[in-house]
Amino acid sequence: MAQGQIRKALSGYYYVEQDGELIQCRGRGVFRNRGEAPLVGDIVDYTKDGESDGYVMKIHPRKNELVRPPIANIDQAILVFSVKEPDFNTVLLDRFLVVLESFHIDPIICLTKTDLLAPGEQAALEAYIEDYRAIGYEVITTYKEDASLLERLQPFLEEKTTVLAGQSGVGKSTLLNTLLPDLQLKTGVISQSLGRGKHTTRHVELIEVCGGLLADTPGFSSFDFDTIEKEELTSCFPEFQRIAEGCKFRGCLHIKEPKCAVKAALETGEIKAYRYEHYEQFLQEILDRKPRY
Ligand SMILES: Nc1nc2c(ncn2[C@@H]2O[C@H](COP(=O)(O)OP(=O)(O)OP(=O)(O)O)[C@@H](O)[C@H]2O)c(=O)[nH]1
Ligand SMILES: [Zn+2]
Repeated sequence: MAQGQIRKALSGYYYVEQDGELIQCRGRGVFRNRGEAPLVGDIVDYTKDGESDGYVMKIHPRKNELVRPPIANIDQAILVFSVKEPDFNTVLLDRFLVVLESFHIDPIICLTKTDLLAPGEQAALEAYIEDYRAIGYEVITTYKEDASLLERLQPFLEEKTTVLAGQSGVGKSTLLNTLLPDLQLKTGVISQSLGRGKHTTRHVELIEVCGGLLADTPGFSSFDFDTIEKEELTSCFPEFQRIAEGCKFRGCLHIKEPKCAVKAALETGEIKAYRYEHYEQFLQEILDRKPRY
């Protein structure tokens, strides 16, 4: 049986890529019975029925899956944050980072609208960029119609499946248009002028760009910690994770426990105070969460 990846889902068909061509496949009924549905990004076994048609027979185990956009097996997310309009906000950034870490999706922080920064605001932003790079995150800056963006992103996109994420208005659609110029027609502004408005049900597609795949639909604007357990939160702060091995107690939450290496690193400044404050805040949210059963 042939194996391929679903690149697009539309009107009950799954388009499985094979040697640069898309095979239009139906899902088998068994999926529905099992409450299982193929997703864009799935690696599947399929059988051909004719030249360009076929059936999806089996879904391979997923590395992860997102609800919005509905995609499986995502390697990384370009986390889009504007430096202005809306203002750069590290609490929100850390929320997104934590959720991405919990899904095992590598974040690339992309700071947009740098053209709106006043000269006096540059230094503060630079300091944050340095902090996040020191943690190990890639940070790139950009602005509308940034001609060098694709070239700078190329090494990150190669051989990876990437989605764009970020809150409303930060410039995700603008960025997608820079990366995928052929998609111009699909931006919010233009689809509204065609009278389709916001409620158009978009299909999701993985598009080949720079030797990798990019989801043509931005998403992931939700940032609750519903699926994160308190013991897991440390591992969603990479700089804590490394240091926490030195904590006296296994399962140390780095709050009141004695001989806590994370608290010690906070004292020396190795861990940034604002990152620790966000950790405390998120931990509290998880502790306050109502039991689900
Ligand atoms: N000055 C400036 N404005 C920008 C830049 N990028 C985007 N914008 C503007 O910011 C606004 C929001 O941009 P979008 O690309 O629609 O943002 P989005 O993240 O897709 O927003 P949603 O569709 O609500 O999720 C638009 O008016 C853009 O023209 C930039 O680099 N500089
Ligand atoms: Zn600790």
